[in-house]
Amino acid sequence: MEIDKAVRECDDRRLKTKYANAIYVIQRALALYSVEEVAFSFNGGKDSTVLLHLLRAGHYLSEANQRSPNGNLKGFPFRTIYFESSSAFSEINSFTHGIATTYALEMEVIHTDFKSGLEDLIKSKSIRAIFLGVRIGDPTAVGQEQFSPSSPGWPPFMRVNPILDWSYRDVWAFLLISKVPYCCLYDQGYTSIGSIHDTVPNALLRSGDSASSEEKFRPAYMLSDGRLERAGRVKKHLSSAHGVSPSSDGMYKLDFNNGSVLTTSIIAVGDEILSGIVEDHLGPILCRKLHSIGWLVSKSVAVRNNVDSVAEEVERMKSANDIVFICGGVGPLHSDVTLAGIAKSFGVRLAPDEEFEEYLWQLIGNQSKGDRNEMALLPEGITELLHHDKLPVPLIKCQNVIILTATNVTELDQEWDCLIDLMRSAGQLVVVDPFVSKRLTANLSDVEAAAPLSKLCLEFPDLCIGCYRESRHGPLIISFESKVQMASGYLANYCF
Ligand SMILES: Cc1cc2nc3c(=O)[nH]c(=O)nc-3n(C[C@H](O)[C@H](O)[C@H](O)COP(=O)(O)O)c2cc1C
Ligand SMILES: Nc1ncnc2c1ncn2[C@@H]1O[C@H](COP(=O)(O)OP(=O)(O)OP(=O)(O)O)[C@@H](O)[C@H]1O
Ligand SMILES: [Mg+2]
Repeated sequence: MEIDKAVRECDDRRLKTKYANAIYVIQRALALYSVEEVAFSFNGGKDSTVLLHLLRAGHYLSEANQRSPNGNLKGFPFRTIYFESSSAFSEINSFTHGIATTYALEMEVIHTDFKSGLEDLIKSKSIRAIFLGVRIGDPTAVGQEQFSPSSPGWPPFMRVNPILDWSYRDVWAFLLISKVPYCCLYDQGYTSIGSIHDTVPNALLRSGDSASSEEKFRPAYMLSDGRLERAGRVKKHLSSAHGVSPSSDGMYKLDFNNGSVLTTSIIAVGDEILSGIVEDHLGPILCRKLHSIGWLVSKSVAVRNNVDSVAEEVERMKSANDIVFICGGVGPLHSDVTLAGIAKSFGVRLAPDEEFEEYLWQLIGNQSKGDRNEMALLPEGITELLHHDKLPVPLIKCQNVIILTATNVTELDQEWDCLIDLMRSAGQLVVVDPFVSKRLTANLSDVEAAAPLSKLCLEFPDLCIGCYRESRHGPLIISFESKVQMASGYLANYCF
């Protein structure tokens, strides 16, 4: 069997292990369910293409005794289902139908939504288990195992995910080594394919030739950081939450006049901050950086080094803010609980991340003990590694929580610059109007200033007005901040 032979003869040890595990899962499923009771969910994407060939190999290996004299099995025995949609790419549709012909798939094309189609399949065809090409890192993989019953509210069946633990790199290693056909969109820079409305080529694969007017992209297998495979997917949460739309330069722009603003918060993890032994220098600097690009910092707090304190704060902040930054508590020490806290707040477990393990190995390989580096355990299914050439280890992003590992201001500057650079090149930098601020000093007592300031607040609700003194007897400093340019002379003459 050509697939089995190609993988066994290659020298990619990691792929061999992944292949053997996936075949094991397929064989376990075939021991639990009859061929008539299983279905294969195929949509022409790269992951389901991998799964198609694994199922062919798994079936071949399971049915070793029933082979015809030429060593081949007749046809593909599993019922295949394809939910065809008018918003799918035409290339995906024609690839899927083409593959069905090439490999003699008994493919049922379903035109209803997933739930109704599956309901019908389970009732009328007695299907009990469905093979899916879901992988850790897919938003839908959170909480799934290789065998996971369908979610509450879905028709009852077993989801079988033989490639759950495969990385982006493993998928491409398999497709290239086994030389099987894949959809042509992947050669045009698409790295993960949804619908025509939410998928564009991955900006990280844009080729350097700027002289040509036509945009060119490198093939999907050249994406070096697989965690960014979904960078070509339009962010649903941003567009729905804030009415953002891509501007002509491909960046997202928030319309402040609609009342929208990008909110962030900062969590510093460290008992030593709370006992006053060290001062948190990074929080204030991060506030300044965020403010300088027009992002609002809604809260900056310090929490203790324990999993529940981190989890509770992340839980609160992640739903109240667009982005949460968390500093400190990352590493191999007993007090490094930040990642565990984040995992707990998202309700996922910590799992080994091979890509991260490789970076760590290059950095501290000879210092780590044992097979599995504990520092390479990351929150499962929600983590993206943000790699930048100037960083020795990628930044870790868990959905809208970004972990900064800087221990001083210089390191923070570097991480910040890399983060902005990465977001810009991935087309994900949310550009908002910058804040405009003015400061006035007034030789007034607080009592004298109170009434006119209250009047100003009422008249200019978009203005954020702050007051402070540098000493009890010094002048009152009044700061005005807004996203809208105000006539400062007018303010100065207002009533003081
Ligand atoms: C065969 C099949 C079974 C699915 N089972 C479930 C399920 O049990 N629970 C669930 O929340 N979603 C289920 N889904 C939906 C997927 O999780 C996901 O929403 C869908 O593949 C669309 O992904 P996209 O939004 O990235 O395009 C299923 C989809 C398919 C095709
Ligand atoms: N329209 C569909 N019809 C049938 N199966 C589907 C459909 N959409 C998703 N699936 C199943 O869900 C799995 C995960 O979908 P996902 O989009 O993450 O992967 P993919 O399409 O195979 O690859 P890619 O990530 O490149 O888009 C698929 O491999 C397939 O098993
Ligand atoms: Mg897809």
